[in-house]
Amino acid sequence: MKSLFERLEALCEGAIAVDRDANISWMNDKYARRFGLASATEAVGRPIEDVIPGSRMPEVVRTGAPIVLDIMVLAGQHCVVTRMPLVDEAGVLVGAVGFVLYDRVEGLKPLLDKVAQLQVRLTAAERELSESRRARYSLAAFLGVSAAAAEVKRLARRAASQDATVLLTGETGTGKELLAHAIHNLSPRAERPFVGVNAAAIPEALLEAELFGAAAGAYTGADRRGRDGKFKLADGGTLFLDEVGDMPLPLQAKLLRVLQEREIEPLGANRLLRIDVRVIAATSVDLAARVADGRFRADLYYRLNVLELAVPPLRSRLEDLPVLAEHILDDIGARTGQPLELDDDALLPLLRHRWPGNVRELRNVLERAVMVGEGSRLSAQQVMRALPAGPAPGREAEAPSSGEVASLRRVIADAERGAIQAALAATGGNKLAAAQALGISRAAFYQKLAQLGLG
Ligand SMILES: Nc1ncnc2c1ncn2[C@@H]1O[C@H](COP(=O)(O)OP(=O)(O)OP(=O)(O)O)[C@@H](O)[C@H]1O
Repeated sequence: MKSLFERLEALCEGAIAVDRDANISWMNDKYARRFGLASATEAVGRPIEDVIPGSRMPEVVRTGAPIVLDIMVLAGQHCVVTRMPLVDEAGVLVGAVGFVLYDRVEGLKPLLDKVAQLQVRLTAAERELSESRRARYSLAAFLGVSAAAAEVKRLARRAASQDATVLLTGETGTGKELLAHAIHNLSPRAERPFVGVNAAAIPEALLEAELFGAAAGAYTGADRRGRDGKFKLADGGTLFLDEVGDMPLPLQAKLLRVLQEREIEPLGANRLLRIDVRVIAATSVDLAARVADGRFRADLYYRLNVLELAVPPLRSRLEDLPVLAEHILDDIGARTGQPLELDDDALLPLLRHRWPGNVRELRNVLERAVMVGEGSRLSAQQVMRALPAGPAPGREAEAPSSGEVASLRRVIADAERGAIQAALAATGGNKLAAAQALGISRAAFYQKLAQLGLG
């Protein structure tokens, strides 16, 4: 046996033995030198993980089961390892022995190459995944020169400096998701994951596992092995719960518990996991109305609504439209390789539209206008053809415009009305503060209110 052991040791690049507590009891010098030790005696008596971090020898002495063939990376090099438990004559486990082969793995080379390739691909996939979990937008991406846009940004900055739950409210396409990314990016959690989930887009039956995860065996089929939920994936970071108003009532109860207890229970797991997640929820439906008609839990509403950020619709901040249109055209131009501009009068039809789909709709309209035309200047005609057909909602009752001057006047009045309403909303109805935010005197402000019938 002794000579067999010596032959084996001579064949290997490394050989090591540990006692039942996984402390090194013997090591060959060749192996010790690989770990920067002058000789093996320096290693004897030390826990193996001190000398070989990540070693699986402790596992062998703990379980008594051999690891006959394993691949380990030592100093960037793959090698094959065999680990066997050692038992005494009475069958009692006394330690383990391991042999490491470096350059005698020719037969396994194709396999090791494959492992190395898979490792590279795995690292790349992991990097990609963690990039995708990073928030994409900063607050600078939220464009707007209006008082209302400035107020949104101020509130977003304030939300970023606190760790409380945020509720973003506003019509579809107003930039709620963009703001959620921006708040995360400005918050102390910026380096941690940003994970989004849209409660309206996921079938009810799957939403629970999607949010809280599922234990192995909780499901049949694809998820047999169990999986982490979005809460777990967002641990340490931010979870963006889009369209939270569409969450089914039973799940609302679960979500409330998670927000209160900071613990999740994966489906079928029977155990609780502590999590540290900041929730930013968004809704384009009126949550208070859903509470009133029993479709949304009042207690959850108050839990979510710690900091509310109401994002105004585009039609109430028409001053932002030119800058948004310019930015979107720059974007499309960069993609298509052609710089794009609006003709001076092409803004008019845009300012007159009601924008039920807000900034997202503006982008779609401009994309269409670019497609229907040629050249780098978009005419009013082109823009009108790209706008949805029919009278703009809410305008039917108004007198038809008699010409360009009349419509320009109305456009300006609309823009002013929108700006004033937004300023009043942003300042909680404080007229002096609203006038200051708009950069006009108090007298001019009152005059405008009277002129526009807002007084
Ligand atoms: N103020 C803004 N500045 C620049 N881009 C904006 C602004 N608001 C919205 N957008 C753009 O409009 C599109 C829609 O925005 P986003 O998805 O954030 O809206 P949302 O309110 O979350 O919509 P939904 O409720 O439908 O999910 C995105 O392309 C976004 O970048």
